[in-house]
Amino acid sequence: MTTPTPADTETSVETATATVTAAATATGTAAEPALVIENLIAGYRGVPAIRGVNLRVDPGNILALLGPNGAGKTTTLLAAAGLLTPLSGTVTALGAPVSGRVERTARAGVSLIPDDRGLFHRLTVTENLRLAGGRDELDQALERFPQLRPLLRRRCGLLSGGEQQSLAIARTLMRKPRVLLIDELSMGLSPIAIQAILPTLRQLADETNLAIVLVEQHIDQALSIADSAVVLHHGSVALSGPAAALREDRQQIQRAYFGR
Ligand SMILES: Nc1ncnc2c1ncn2[C@@H]1O[C@H](COP(=O)(O)OP(=O)(O)OP(=O)(O)O)[C@@H](O)[C@H]1O
Repeated sequence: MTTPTPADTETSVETATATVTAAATATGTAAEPALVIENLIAGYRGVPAIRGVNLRVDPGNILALLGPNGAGKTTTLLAAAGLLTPLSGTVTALGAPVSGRVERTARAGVSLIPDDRGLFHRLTVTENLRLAGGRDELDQALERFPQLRPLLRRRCGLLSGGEQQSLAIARTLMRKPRVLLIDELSMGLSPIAIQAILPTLRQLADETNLAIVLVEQHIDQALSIADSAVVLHHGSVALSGPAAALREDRQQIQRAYFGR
């Protein structure tokens, strides 16, 4: 099968551009974007896994990054986090270029929660949290995630999937990121556990101006809290637009998932 190019696969809900400008477009504000990805080509050992990806997330906004298995969602996040050097194109986070320099990118305020959550299973909840900051940061994290309080002495490996995901988010927030990249938030979680975590992300975006890119397989749940969405297919943007419009048109999303 011929690999589709961005030009022949890309459609958009309301505009003819692949660039999603969630709040800035809706409100007419001109806030500096938190994350801008332009014409990104990235992959492994020189072979592109994503081609011509464009997206933009403003402070306080959530972008749902959707698409079938192997579409290139994780690859996009890795490039945004500075873990993968682009083959071409640009990634700009908080006004500065990101190019394979993960520590500098993290210090600048971009944090990635990987799909395995990156926790230390033999350490307790407190020990996991203390790796990310001091007492003050820990207290603030527990204010946001009070469900962790009774679990502080428990080994992380003994937590439920939902508790582990809360811990992963709480620990990451202790580093005070301004851009949060979350890969497969719902991996291994029950629908109820997902429903419990999603409103917290919306609150975080609204209350702290955090920009979030959320890779999710649960389309409806992701769109329920997102401002905008991008659907990848075979490494290219197949569909992009405001989440509200995409919520109304599930058929368009289904077509994008099948690359039509
Ligand atoms: N380390 C790697 N080396 C070589 N190819 C890779 C590597 N990681 C991913 N790929 C390939 O890159 C493509 C995109 O993978 P990616 O993990 O970004 O997709 P995804 O949308 O996150 O998929 P999933 O939903 O299954 O996690 C796939 O074809 C995959 O096989």
